[in-house]
Amino acid sequence: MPALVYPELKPWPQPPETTTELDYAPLAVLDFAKWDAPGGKEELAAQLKEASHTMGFWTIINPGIPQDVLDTQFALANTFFTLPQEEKEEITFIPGESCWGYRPPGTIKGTEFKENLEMVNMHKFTEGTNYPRHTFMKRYEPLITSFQKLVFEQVINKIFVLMAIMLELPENHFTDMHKFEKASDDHVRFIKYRTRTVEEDKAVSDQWMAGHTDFGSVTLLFPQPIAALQVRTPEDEWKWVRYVPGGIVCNAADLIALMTKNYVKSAIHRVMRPPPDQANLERMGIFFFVRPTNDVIIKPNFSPVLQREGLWTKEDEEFKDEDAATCGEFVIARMQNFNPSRTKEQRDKEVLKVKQWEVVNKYI
Ligand SMILES: O=C(O)CCC(=O)C(=O)O
Ligand SMILES: [Fe+2]
Repeated sequence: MPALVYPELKPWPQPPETTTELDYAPLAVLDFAKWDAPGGKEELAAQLKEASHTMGFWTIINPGIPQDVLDTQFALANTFFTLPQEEKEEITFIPGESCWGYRPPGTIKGTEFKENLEMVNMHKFTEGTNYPRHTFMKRYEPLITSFQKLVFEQVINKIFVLMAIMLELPENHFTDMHKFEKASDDHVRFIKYRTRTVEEDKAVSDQWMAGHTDFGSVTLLFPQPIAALQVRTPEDEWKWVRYVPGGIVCNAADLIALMTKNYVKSAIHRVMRPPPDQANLERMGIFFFVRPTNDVIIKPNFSPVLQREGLWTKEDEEFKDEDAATCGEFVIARMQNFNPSRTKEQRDKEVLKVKQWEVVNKYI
């Protein structure tokens, strides 16, 4: 590993891959090294079309993010989580009220057990955004911003170009809605999962994070080798997500599903106790949650593909922008509705209404 530019950051050594045979989901692997080759983008778009329409999950290899850049972000996460508790709690969020800053382990719904995860959500550092930030994060602002920008250029923009190609739309269709420089709720999350004993995990059915969909457009999960993430397949089975060295796991989320009439699937996923050879290792996750800019109107987006598939209706044609929620309104409503203290029964009965949209919670 090359020397860290910030020597005071504590490196996060990545453990070996599991050798346990797991029932893996058949995820497409998109090789971004093909991007500039003749026909490369078209080939990748065809892969993404199939993957996003079926599993809602795929993996990108050769994403153009140097390993030492990733190592530094993992070291930043590790250093943050080893701060004294009062420094971590400088900016703390309460689910349902806001989502910026640190969240200590909560209590698992319906039980007296504590979660084994703590997280911190860092809004992108752009002009005009004024969310509270940890003193610690402010110190590393150039490091955080340069990483987020690089990921935006190398990976996020390209995913949206491919989505446009696969839906037979102009290449800038989705990139115009997702701009790093413009106000939106794009954010990076660090999660540290602590180990639990077999008995402790048994009491919570081995679950570390309940099944859910993500709220935004797409989510990126940066490479880390501890198997724990599972995806709900179209056949309604849980399958493990395979670690691919250097590969970024991506999932489509609710807003892109709404805009594409569910052609792109917002996949349900959850986090479980890792296999025995990794269950005694702490797991560090780094995620990029991508959302449209706040001014984007959340509405069905016409596409010849949706039309051919019979998904495009008269109501979609007559959709009135003035009746529709913007992404900013949508995200606030969704975040305030996310109250993990409610029971599953309470949540299941509830449908969140945001102007014309009815959002059915899919927490399982
Ligand atoms: O830890 C993981 O792999 C997934 C976390 C996740 O799904 C989330 O934070 O929304
Ligand atoms: Fe998630």
